[in-house]
Amino acid sequence: MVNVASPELIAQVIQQEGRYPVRIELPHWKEYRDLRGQAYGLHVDLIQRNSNSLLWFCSTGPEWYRIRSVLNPKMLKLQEVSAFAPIIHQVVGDLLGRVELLRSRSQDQATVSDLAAELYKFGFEAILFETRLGCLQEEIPEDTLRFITAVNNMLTLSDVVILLPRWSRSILPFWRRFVQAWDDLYDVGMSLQKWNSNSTFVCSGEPAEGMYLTYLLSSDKLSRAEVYISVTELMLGGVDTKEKDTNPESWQKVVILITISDQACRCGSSCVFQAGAVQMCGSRVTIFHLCHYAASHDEAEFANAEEFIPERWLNVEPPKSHGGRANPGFYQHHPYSFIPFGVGVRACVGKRLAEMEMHFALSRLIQHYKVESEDGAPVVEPKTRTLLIPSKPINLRFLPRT
Ligand code: HEM
Repeated sequence: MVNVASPELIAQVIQQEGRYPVRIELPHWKEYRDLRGQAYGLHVDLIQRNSNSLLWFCSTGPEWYRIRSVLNPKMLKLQEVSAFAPIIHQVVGDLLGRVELLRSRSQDQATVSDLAAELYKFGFEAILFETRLGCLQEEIPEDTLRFITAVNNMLTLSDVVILLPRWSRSILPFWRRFVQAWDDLYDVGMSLQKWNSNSTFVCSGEPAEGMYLTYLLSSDKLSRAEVYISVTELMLGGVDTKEKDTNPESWQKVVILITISDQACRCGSSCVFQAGAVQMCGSRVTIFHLCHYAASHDEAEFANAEEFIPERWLNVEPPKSHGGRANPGFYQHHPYSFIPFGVGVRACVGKRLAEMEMHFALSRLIQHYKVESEDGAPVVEPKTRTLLIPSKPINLRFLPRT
């Protein structure tokens, strides 16, 4: 495994990915899907060894591409995604209502505890309505909570299960719990999809087009099983990433990808191995671990990287307090030093939706409230739970703007 933490090298790795970029195998996810006879979907890459165990290859590149090519037009085209705006706007309205309720119930009438937990719910509701599996008027708290608990459990256990030998499964409880978490995810996903698999359904007496799900179901490129797993995966993506909003600097997912080292070694004098002085030419497969968190906290790229300076993203002159004219490169950074959604054909399929959700939620929250951390709030470090998450609950005070 090669940890790649400089933006130049990250760019080199990504730029040689080719038509079917491969991500690290999730053998335990795949094993669950085999156990239950489910389709693989986008997340599970099937990496196989040939008989002499030396050459690995991804046999599912075209399969992955087939699913992506059905999802992409609805998920990544700006014009299509903007159709979700009114729905997101309404779900953000619910989020604001929830924040108001929680703060008014708190001891100091201002604090919302564990904001990440609330953003999980927001993320889940948003993706439900985007796929039109829910009606805004209908409350589905039980399913929401069951799904969110299952996401938490599945991702936490995922880190454990992969390290344990198979023989331990009947003795230790982890594999059973992991399977249970996936069962819950799939159950909730399936029950919502079955409930709404007709092309029209009724929201508060009004028939509504089952926009996204109908689109997927009517596509002859995907089997019913692939539609179910794809929507469940989108729901999973919609929930497990929203916690990134809770820190102004944003938590980032670590991107892991696999590439064949031979290919990289032959790529010329500036190949990632030589440039990084990593001698890996003897081995056939290299796992490149793109250290996005490290790259995006690198002082060489971002002056005062640990500070929350939102203006750094604007194309304006930096304030004197942050370097001013004395440091004209302040806002310049390498394009690959901040890639929270990944880059290229395998980049996050939900990025446009996520950006719109974050944009709407943040702008409306900030219009209504001044947001402060609690007095004596601890420093919150990132922690790995398949993705990076905050190590402690983040409690924030929401003070109404007058
Ligand atoms: C702040 C929010 C989000 C962040 C930072 C994020 C980040 C990422 C990253 C880094 C990847 C891997 C890209 C790569 O391997 O090159 C990814 C993949 C993916 N994301 Fe997101 N994501 C977010 C929200 C979402 C949402 C809302 C959805 C669903 C609507 C979603 C669905 C997916 C799926 C299905 C993949 C796998 C794509 C594939 O392998 O083809 N994500 N995401």
